[in-house]
Amino acid sequence: MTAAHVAERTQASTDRDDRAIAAQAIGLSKTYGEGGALVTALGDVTVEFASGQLTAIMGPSGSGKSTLMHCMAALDTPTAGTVIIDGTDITHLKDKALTRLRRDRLGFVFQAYNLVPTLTAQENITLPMDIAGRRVDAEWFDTVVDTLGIRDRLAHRPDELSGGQQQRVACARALLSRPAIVFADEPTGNLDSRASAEILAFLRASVDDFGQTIVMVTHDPSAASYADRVVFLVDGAIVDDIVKPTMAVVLERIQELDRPRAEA
Ligand SMILES: Nc1ncnc2c1ncn2[C@@H]1O[C@H](COP(=O)(O)OP(=O)(O)OP(=O)(O)O)[C@@H](O)[C@H]1O
Repeated sequence: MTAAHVAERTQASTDRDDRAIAAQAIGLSKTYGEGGALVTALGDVTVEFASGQLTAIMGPSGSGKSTLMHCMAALDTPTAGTVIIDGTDITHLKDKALTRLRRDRLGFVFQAYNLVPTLTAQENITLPMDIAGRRVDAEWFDTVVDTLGIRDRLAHRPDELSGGQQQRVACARALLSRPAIVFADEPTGNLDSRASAEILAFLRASVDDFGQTIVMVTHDPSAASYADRVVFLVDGAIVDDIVKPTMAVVLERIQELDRPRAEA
């Protein structure tokens, strides 16, 4: 590890001490199968995600990024350990309470957009709040829609929108309820570089301008460079943590982490 890495880590701890914690994993493990077929997707991971920050999770394929995000977003159940979301220990919540927590306090953006094909963009954006029986704040709706530049697309169905436009609709849907955390799983994985840059600029702005907390899994060093902090996973364990990442630093680190596999 270089002196710069040490300085960055020290800065990371200092920054995090000043901030509220939006989500926390303590001793989180997830295994699949048993005996000779046992796979440890996550092994005793302890990590905190600060409020009002964009945190990226990176690592080689199969390193446990999706598993960590899914366990922290109450989409999957860990084998051991504790997850605290917005002050609530979700580990022992029953299904109904977990569904409510996901609906009321979390937002999701997926690589494949996951819009309902039969609904218009506007109906997709308000769907989670409509299902929850919550009133949509019209002023906030306008702010989100205008920031994303999708006002003239609100009456269109997903198959009438480009990939970038569909992902902007998905971002609006995620932000409309002002969730405690937005979890984004490869949000730019299906997009070209221009549409990716637009989505990432929006995620960045929603943190800077609206104080949104975002945790994003990505393979892309350029996407990670929009984050306040990058956490690196290898074989189900956190191996590095970089604040204010540049694309060059992230690229170098990812290449280092991939090297043992390439050599093997
Ligand atoms: N349902 C499952 N059954 C068995 N093994 C699984 C299952 N889901 C994930 N795994 C294994 O757990 C490990 C971590 O998977 P995970 O999908 O979290 O990795 P990832 O870092 O998100 O990978 P990628 O970048 O390729 O999406 C991998 O070895 C994977 O094969």
